[in-house]
Amino acid sequence: MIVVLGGRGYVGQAICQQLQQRGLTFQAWSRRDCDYSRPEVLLESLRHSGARFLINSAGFTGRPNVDACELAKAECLAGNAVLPGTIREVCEHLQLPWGHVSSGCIYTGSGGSGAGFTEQDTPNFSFRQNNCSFYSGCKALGEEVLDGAERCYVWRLRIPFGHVDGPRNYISKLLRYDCLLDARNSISQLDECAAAFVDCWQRSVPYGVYNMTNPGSVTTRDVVAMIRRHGLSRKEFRFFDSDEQFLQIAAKTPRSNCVLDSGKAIVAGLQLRPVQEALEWSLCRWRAEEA
Ligand SMILES: NC(=O)C1=CN([C@@H]2O[C@H](COP(=O)(O)OP(=O)(O)OC[C@H]3O[C@@H](n4cnc5c(N)ncnc54)[C@H](OP(=O)(O)O)[C@@H]3O)[C@@H](O)[C@H]2O)C=CC1
Ligand SMILES: Cc1cn([C@H]2C[C@H](O)[C@@H](COP(=O)(O)OP(=O)(O)O[C@H]3O[C@@H](C)C(=O)[C@@H](O)[C@H]3O)O2)c(=O)[nH]c1=O
Repeated sequence: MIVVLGGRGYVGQAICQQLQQRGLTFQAWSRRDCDYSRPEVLLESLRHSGARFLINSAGFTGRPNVDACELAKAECLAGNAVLPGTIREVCEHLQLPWGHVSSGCIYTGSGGSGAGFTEQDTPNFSFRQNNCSFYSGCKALGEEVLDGAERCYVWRLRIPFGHVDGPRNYISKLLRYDCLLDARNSISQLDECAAAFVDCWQRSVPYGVYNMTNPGSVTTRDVVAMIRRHGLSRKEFRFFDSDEQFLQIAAKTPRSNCVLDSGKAIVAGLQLRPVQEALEWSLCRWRAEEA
């Protein structure tokens, strides 16, 4: 049996769908039913659950976006930095293997070589550098808390997208924002990542940190060109002149724009298609939200 914490969230639902498709037994836990943020509750609940693996897809992301974390700092810290430590403590006590959904938004730039940050690189968009959003700072802290954790995967997802329109989907966001920030990013096809998380467990991939972005990177303008080519929108997309203008007009806190190297995941046999291919696949099957 596999336990999915935060299984009713955006990422958690994609993971549960994967588990269901594979016929694996699982339970999606919500704090409403079992307050897993309390170590004693989590410990007792896991003891009686028969869990063989745990996936932590709980965290605090802010709505509609990470700007909201600037106004909910205690919750952001609790969900993204304290909670992973609680889960680590309990899982290590029970010797239970587990995986944690982290974020690649703890980096900025393309890395020293320009080919993207690897798992060896220290996060450079964090409280330690004092250059980050509160959300990214908390995610980087969460990874520090998990440093050296036993039987633990840390999966770095980034700017998820997929074929189903919705407020959390990057493609939908680009369709809906009035004005866009042009930046180069590595991004994650959500269903492929959810499948890769489950593959880690099913195929006994070595524990550790994995950049779970589709290989390569794209600029916002690349994605907009693809959106137009697939006929999702005919509008003239507008772009901010600079990061400064984006921050003045549309955002309360800086965003991480970065390229990640997902070579470690690929070498481990995880199936992540090149980013252009994954985008084409999602755009070909686009399911627009009903008006
Ligand atoms: N969406 C994105 O763009 C990305 C998300 N991630 C990471 O994936 C994880 C899930 O994100 P996503 O599914 O989008 O978020 P959602 O808000 O959709 O779901 C997260 C779930 O986590 C639980 N949760 C929320 N706040 C707290 C808290 N303070 N303490 C404990 N649990 C909390 C809630 O579940 P309940 O109350 O039911 O228990 C909530 O439904 C997060 O850790 C996020 O950082 C990483 C990269 C990109
Ligand atoms: C607000 C805004 C954002 N953008 C850009 C910035 C960025 O490249 C992209 C998404 O920005 P948003 O502010 O919507 O999303 P944001 O909350 O920054 O998204 C992040 O959420 C957390 C949970 C993560 O872990 C990240 O990986 C990432 O997905 O859209 C615009 O182009 N125009 C806008 O008006």
